Amino acid sequence: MPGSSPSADSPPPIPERLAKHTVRYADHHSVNWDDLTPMMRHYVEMKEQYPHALVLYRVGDFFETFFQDAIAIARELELVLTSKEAGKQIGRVPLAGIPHHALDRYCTLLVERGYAIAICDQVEDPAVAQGLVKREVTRVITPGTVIEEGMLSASQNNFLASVVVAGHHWGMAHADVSTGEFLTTQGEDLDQLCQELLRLQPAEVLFPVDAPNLGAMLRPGDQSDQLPDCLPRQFCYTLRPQGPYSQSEARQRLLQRFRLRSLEGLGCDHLPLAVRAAGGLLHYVEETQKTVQAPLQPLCTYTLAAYLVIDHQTRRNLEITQTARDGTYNGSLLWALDRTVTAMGGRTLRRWLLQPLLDVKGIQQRQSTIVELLQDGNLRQMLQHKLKQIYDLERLAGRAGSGTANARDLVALADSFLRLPDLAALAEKATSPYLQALQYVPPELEQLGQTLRSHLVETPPLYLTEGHLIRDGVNAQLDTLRQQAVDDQKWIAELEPAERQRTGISTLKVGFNKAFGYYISISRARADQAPDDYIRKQTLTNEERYITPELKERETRVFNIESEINALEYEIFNRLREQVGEQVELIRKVASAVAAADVLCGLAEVAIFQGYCCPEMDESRAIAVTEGRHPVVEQLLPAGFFVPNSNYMGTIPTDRDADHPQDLIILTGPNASGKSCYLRQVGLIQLMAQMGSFVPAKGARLGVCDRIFTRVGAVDDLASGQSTFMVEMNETANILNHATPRSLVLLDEIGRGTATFDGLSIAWAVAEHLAVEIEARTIFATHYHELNELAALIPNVANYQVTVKEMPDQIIFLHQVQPGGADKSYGIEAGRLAGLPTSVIQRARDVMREIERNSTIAVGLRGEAPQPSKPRRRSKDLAGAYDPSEQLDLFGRP
Ligand SMILES: Nc1ncnc2c1ncn2[C@@H]1O[C@H](COP(=O)(O)OP(=O)(O)OP(=O)(O)O)[C@@H](O)[C@H]1O
Repeated sequence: MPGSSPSADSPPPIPERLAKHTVRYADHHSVNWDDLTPMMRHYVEMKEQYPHALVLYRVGDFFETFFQDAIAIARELELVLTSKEAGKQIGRVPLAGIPHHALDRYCTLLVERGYAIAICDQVEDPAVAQGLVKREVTRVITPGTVIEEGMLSASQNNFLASVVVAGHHWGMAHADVSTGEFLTTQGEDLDQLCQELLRLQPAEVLFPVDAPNLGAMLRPGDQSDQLPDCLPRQFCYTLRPQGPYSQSEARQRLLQRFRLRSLEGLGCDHLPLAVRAAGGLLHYVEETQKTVQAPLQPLCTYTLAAYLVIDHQTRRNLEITQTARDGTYNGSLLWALDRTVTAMGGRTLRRWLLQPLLDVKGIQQRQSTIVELLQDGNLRQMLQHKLKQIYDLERLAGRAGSGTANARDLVALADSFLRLPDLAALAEKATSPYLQALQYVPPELEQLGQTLRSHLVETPPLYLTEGHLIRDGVNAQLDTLRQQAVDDQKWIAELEPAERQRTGISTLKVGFNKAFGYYISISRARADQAPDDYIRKQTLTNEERYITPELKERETRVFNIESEINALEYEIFNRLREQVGEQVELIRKVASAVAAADVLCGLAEVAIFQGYCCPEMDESRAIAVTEGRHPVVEQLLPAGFFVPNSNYMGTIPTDRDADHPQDLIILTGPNASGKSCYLRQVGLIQLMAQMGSFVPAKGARLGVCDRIFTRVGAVDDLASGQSTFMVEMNETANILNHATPRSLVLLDEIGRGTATFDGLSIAWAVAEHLAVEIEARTIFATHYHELNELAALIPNVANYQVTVKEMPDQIIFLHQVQPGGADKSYGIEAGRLAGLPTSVIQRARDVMREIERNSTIAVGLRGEAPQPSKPRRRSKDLAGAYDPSEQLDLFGRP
């Protein structure tokens, strides 16, 4: 819980001189509020309103914080913990402060660590304030509601999720406050909810609970019995009150926000849990954004059934956005495919990769755009050149809409708007859908671009209240004020020579200091020559300083005009920002067209340079890839080193004369021969095809899959206390329970984590179930060569092996996948090459010979198994054609 629990858990090292009051005042409840100074009292009142946030309180040029928050911040940010007088009766209390200009930097660190921060800023000018300067909480920054540029990663969305659970049913909304995306969905399986959260990787998840702990924030890994078990604990959870999540309140809030009479148009009218989750999210955004209301796009309802399901395991195993080994971007599929040139394109590519399509038409629309960009390389390059010059429209628009954009943001928007017609002109003759979307440039945006450009200077300063934002000639009043300022400054600049001439004192000077402003200085020796209209202001050892009424009048005017100019410029800027804010929706529409075009240009570029082909997509069960390659490994190896391999599932291989399509492939081969690589390659090609990309292959015909499952390797899940084998079994159970004939299942080494016979038996039964009961397209990589027997028994099972060449001293890995089962395991050979002592190797060979001689399982491997009693049948109804119990004969049952 930010603001309270971290400070209470482990107190930071405290300087001795502070120890006394830090301990005594480690909580704002420990003081009598009546004894506090007015400012401190206001602070604790604010703290009471935001007990779960760190309250940063503006004092002069600093944001200060006291009591427990000071201790927490000093510890988290490694700041000096000091103290401040809080009242006569109280004495000093803990204080930590951060300079106001470094607010973003420090908030980023605090937000990353899962804290919420309430910014209590001055809301009146301290110069004109009477008594205590008025302060209010202007914004609550939480991990999921950040919009500040410096706190966000450009290539990734920052999602805020909101969840409701009712029995096994759930609703989940998510929004990226910085880009305005706002979506909701609901489902009936809590595992799906977990998977969807894992896909989105939200920065913060809202969950409604009953008291106590309302408003508390659980940081990643924190346990709470108020959260249901199905919610993954690696996220930051904020516990919310139930009220805004009630059906009526949530519905009303959505209707009001989007000015609607019914939710029908949003597509969620009949989805009560989706509505509740979205209403709860909206309430939170409104509550935290306060004065900076970030514009959200109209709520969009989506269904998980519209996308290829890739669960968390599979995302990790296929290394889609990061590598499994060390979580880095380099070496992931995203890394191999990302040639985007805009931040929006980068985020869109990531989303497409995590949500491939099921709709063949949708896939083909993306493909046809890539085809056009491939055929016209010039067009692609020119588009990419222009796209590079488009800034992050989505987030800039968001900041303009929330009133937090600075002048540089608006200049970036103007530049981008004015480049849109160039993009449109390039795409003018395009025929593919995603390029056609670039052809229309809304005139409102062009006009807005012109206005911004004609009003704002080319490189405005970062701060908005210090002038130098607006061009000359934009506003007559501003021009007059500026002219006056110039005249006055000129008059002052010319004063020195003029007065020297008038007085005849050649050493007379005009100077300036903060205390007196402008003055005329004459050496004391010549002071008696000062004219009568000089008014003496200060006497120093060697000089006398004077002012004149006119000098003071000019000086006052210079200062007043400057602040008048600054205020007027700020006002003009605000009007411009509002104009941009009014077009947020339109800007975001254009942004999404630009982002998609950027992704597709990038995919076309990869397709050209890596020699990809356009897969033929349909609704069939065929997965037929000719000479496919692993998209990442091939880029990591020197050119030409990767050995392409074909695969045929749900269909009959082109080079074979068979009368039944093969669904399940038993893949054998020595260690490090390339089994895992092949397995992943098949999954990645399918995934790339369904996200609309070309694929690394010579040719491909792919039926759309509903899910891709993987079970690859095994890592002890120490955190959940599960053994390698249990993790493996859980994952396998999940696959068997959810796979369908339209799924692609990739299994690497099932049953290795237990005794050989147990393992083999489980592997056999799993393979049998997948091939016969489910008929899922499956690749089953294994070191149990006994599984090759299945191909003789079940018509839709086929054996493939990754080949090696045996030399006297070494094994050469050919990395070629060919029909047939490996008849030999090279484990002992691998041990020898790894340097196991010769005696151990020899002994291992003896033991293996013994086992093979005596084991009835090994009989199958040597091809001496009794033949199945029933002849092999080929039938559409595989379950009827094959009786698994008969196969026990294989293992020597009488
Ligand atoms: N088709 C290929 N062309 C070239 N190199 C390949 C190919 N397939 C795999 N390799 C290389 O071989 C290495 C080992 O591959 P992989 O990990 O897939 O082997 P494996 O058979 O799964 O091994 P193990 O059974 O020990 O898990 C990879 O790191 C890769 O560099």
